[in-house]
Amino acid sequence: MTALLATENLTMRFGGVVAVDGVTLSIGERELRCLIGPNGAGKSTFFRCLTGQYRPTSGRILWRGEDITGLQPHEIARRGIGIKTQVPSLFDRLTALEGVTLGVRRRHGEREARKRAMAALDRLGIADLAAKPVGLLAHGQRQLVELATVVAPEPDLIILDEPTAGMSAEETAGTAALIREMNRDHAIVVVEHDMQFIRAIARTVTVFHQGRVLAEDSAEAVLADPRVHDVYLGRPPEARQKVPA
Ligand SMILES: Nc1ncnc2c1ncn2[C@@H]1O[C@H](COP(=O)(O)OP(=O)(O)OP(=O)(O)O)[C@@H](O)[C@H]1O
Repeated sequence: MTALLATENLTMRFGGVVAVDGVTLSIGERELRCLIGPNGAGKSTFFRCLTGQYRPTSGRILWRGEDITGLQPHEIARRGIGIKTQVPSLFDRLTALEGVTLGVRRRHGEREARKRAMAALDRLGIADLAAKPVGLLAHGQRQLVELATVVAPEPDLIILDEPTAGMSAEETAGTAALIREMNRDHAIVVVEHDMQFIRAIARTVTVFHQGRVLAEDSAEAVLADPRVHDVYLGRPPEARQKVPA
C-alpha cells in the first residue's frame, strides 16, 4: 500500500554539517508518529524539509506516491498537510475565533469558515476562549488555539514541531490526550523531545541521532532501549540509579 508520507534517503547538508543523513521512513494513513532525539539530532531540519522550509540536498519526499520534494510550504499545505511550527502564527489583536477563521477563509466563505473554526475550538476543548483576544491568552491556551488553526481546515496529515514546548506537566499531558483524540481523524507526525509526552502518547516512535534513524519501535520498546538512553542521557538508565558506595 502507498504510504501517506514517505522519505527516501533524505539528506540535508549545511556546508560540512550533515544535519539529516539518508533518512528513509514511511507514515501510514491515520498513523500517529513521534520523532524524537537529543539536541542536534536533526529533528528540526527534517521537519523543515518536510514542510518545504528547506530544500533537501538529496533524497525524496513522497506524498501519496507523488514527489513533493522542494515544493513551497503553501503548495505542501494545499495537498492537505497541516503544519504547526514553533513560531506563533496568530495575531494578538484578533480573538481566538477570528484568528482560526482567518486560516480557513482561504478555502471557504466567511460563514462556513467561522463554523469550521468554532468546531475546531470546540474539538480542542477551548470553545470558551473564542471571544478572547489571542494576546491575552496564557502560553498553553495560545498553543491550543494555534493547534485549532491547523485542525480547522481538516488536513489529512498534521505535522507538529514540539507542541508542548513551554507547557507545564499538566498541559503536556492534556495536549498528548488531545493529539491522540485528533489522531482519530488525521495522521499526525509530532517532533518532540519531551519523554513524558512520548510516554503519554504511546505510539510508534522514530529516534533520530546524528541525522540518522537510530531506532523505530513502539514507545515502550524505545523507552526501554539502552541505545536511546545512551544518546539522550549519555549513560544507561541503571547507571543513574547507582548510589556511590
Ligand atoms: N541552518 C543551519 N546551518 C548550519 N548548521 C545547522 C543549521 N541548522 C541546523 N544545523 C546543524 O544541524 C544539526 C542538526 O540540527 P537540528 O536543529 O536539526 O537538530 P534538532 O534535533 O532539531 O535539535 P534540537 O532538539 O536542539 O532542536 C546540528 O549539528 C546543527 O548545528
